[in-house]
Amino acid sequence: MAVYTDITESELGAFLRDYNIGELLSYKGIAEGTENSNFILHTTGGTFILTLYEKRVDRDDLPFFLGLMDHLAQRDVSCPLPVKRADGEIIGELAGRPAAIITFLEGMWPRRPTTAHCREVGVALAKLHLAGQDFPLQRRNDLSLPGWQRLWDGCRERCDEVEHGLEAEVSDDFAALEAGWPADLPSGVIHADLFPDNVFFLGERLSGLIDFYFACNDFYAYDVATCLNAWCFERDHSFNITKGAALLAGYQSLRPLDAAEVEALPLLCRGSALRFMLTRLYDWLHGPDGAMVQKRDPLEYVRKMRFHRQIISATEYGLQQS
Ligand SMILES: Nc1ncnc2c1ncn2[C@@H]1O[C@H](COP(=O)(O)OP(=O)(O)OP(=O)(O)O)[C@@H](O)[C@H]1O
Ligand SMILES: N[C@@H](CCO)C(=O)O
Repeated sequence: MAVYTDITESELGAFLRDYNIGELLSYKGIAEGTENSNFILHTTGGTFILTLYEKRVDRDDLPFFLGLMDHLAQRDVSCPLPVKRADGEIIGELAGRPAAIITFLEGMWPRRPTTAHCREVGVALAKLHLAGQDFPLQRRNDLSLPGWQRLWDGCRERCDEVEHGLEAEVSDDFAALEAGWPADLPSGVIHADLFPDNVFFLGERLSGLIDFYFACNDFYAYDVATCLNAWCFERDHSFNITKGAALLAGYQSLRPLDAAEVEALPLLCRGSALRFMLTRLYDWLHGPDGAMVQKRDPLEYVRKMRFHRQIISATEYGLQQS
């Protein structure tokens, strides 16, 4: 479960004195999530999420993440709004960790995404990309090719423990991705982790996006690729082209992909699958620091890499070209 740092009621009470959100009524650790410690707070002012940022989040990145949520929320993207303290700051410190309070979003993440969910996610992703265009801060994507290489260096010796032959297979992927990765595509702020557990719905209506802690500047189409991977495969590992078509149509209803993005999509999907395979493989072999966090299966993403290797055209994902 993802509560790495415990807090006492008196620590929390003292922390909340810097905010104007009323008196604490109750608080509880949230089991979901893997990166940070999250708590749900009920105060006389409402319901909020308190996050204590753990080791894998760089403190210097917090103004980007929280500033971005603030920016997007003010541009009609449904995402949590960071709550300002009485002194105007949005980042404080609690139990020796950087900490922030954000507004609570209603809804549930879809355990079995439908075609309608996929379309809504496509629309929301395009909306996020457009709304982020005038966000003034920048953050490099440290989980792009050089970052993948670093993760791979920490795994490759032992990766055949997960599946025999994986070392050779993934080495070939690296060679193809390094040779073909686009140098220039339309870029800006991307979410970079828009999986079903980061998107809330009320029925089939999208009610909010959360977890901006991988957000960065990179190719917009790479974010589309991550969503195709995260939303459009079935439990039997087959790609559902109807869901792919819905997600892409939703996205293109607000931001049509240009010819270079369309051409690059298969390689971006393969790269994105490698990225999530590697973070999962790294955690599988090394274990996330000191917590009982459920490990995610790297082989799910090895299968996705295999699928993308044989794709020739983005129409195979359901893309309808205008
Ligand atoms: N604004 C919010 N409103 C309602 N619930 C939230 C909100 N933010 C977070 N949560 C809850 O907390 C859980 C963990 O949040 P989040 O995904 O941000 O954590 P994390 O530790 O960064 O995890 P990971 O990166 O592994 O997804 C979510 O699954 C959700 O249940
Ligand atoms: N969404 C990621 C984990 C959190 O970033 C995965 O499924 O591997």
